[in-house]
Amino acid sequence: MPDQSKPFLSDHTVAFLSDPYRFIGERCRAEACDVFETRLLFKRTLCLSGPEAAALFYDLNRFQRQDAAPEPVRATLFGKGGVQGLDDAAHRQRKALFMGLTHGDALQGLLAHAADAWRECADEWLVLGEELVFYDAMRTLLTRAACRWAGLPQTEGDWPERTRQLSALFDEAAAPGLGHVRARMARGEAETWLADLIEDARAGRTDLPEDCATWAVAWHRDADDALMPPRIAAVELLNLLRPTVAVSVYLVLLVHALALHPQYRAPLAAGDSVLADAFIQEVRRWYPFFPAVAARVRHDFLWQGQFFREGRRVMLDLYGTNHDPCSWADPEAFLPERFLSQTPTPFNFIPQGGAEAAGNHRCPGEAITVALMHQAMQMLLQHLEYEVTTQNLALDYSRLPALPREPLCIRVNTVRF
Ligand code: HEM
Repeated sequence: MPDQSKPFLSDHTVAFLSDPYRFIGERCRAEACDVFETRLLFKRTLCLSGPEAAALFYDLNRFQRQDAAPEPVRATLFGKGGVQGLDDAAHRQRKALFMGLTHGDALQGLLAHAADAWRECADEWLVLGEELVFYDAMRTLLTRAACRWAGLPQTEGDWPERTRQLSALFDEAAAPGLGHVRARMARGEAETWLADLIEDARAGRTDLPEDCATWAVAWHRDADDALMPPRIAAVELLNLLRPTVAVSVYLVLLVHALALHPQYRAPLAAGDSVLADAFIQEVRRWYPFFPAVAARVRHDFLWQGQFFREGRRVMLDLYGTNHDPCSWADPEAFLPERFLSQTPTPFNFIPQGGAEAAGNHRCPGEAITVALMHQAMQMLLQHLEYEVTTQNLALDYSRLPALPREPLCIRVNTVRF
């Protein structure tokens, strides 16, 4: 098969990191293509954007995930040895653990803990009577909910420390310099804490409830019928805790969208659940969060005139695909109504990955994410009276995850439960 790769390619890591959400999509649109090759972190990388490219990317015969994510991502955000880097039968078996812990009774259990945490925190906010940095407030609230749901023995005094640790894994993973070092350190500490706990659980040295997530992870058997090594079990437990706390980013973006589009507040406060669904989907489509996902080519092939060499890293642009003008009319406009008339496909609406979750790498936590966003909307519009006190709501697109440039603050005036 002819390799048409350019012999020399300059490195675009700086350009990518300065605009991680728009780097791939803008170049694809400028060159009217779905794929181009560049160099990122000094490695040749094929960048893909759009629904056809997403369908290709999720073809498990063409791509695999082992060693696909760059080391700095595995050392902070993902952890090493977790489900993200598995393929084939090993992946399917591990993924079944996550599917069981993110749907049905497990999901309802998490929502119940989150509802309790909202009530506790709302009372505290009212007593404090101060402006709240909403992101900080949501990270604390979701840390409480996630740790209690997982059955982790906690003392109340631990919340600030646990919030800091779990947040660093996603909030500082892509930060320059010291921030990234803090994320690596937080991962080391958190994995040690949870690996010890898993060992204790297996040896009968804890009184963990048998129906909690930590118990399920401790006793999960992989495709070879063996228990996971404690460190890997800790990575997987963090794969539940970390992203649950990261939903705080979407909750900030939800409040941001409500502030910028106040015309939706009255029908949403009145309980229009169809509009609530559409509004939440549009937040997930329109706002930047997870920019791209990575894989490696399994075997040489040619697609749209581009040679895909075995072993080469490939990145699929999530943000750009959610803004692709071929799939979305007026993609830069925030229009929840589009979801009332358009049913998204598994490849054109991919804020949490594409294809399907059980047999592929799509995020298993979408139901949790959407449910926590619905719950937050209900709390904010029906149980609290609040005002946004931040003046400048411009988003910082160079930050990962993207957030308002100035911290979004609210003042809670009334709480009704
Ligand atoms: C905060 C909002 C969330 C966002 C933006 C998000 C986004 C993503 C993305 C983009 C992927 C990669 C898909 C791929 O590789 O093709 C992913 C995978 C994953 N997510 Fe989420 N996620 C979120 C919430 C959650 C939640 C709440 C959980 C669990 C409680 C979760 C657990 C996972 C796991 C375990 C994977 C790896 C799946 C695999 O490789 O098979 N995520 N997520």
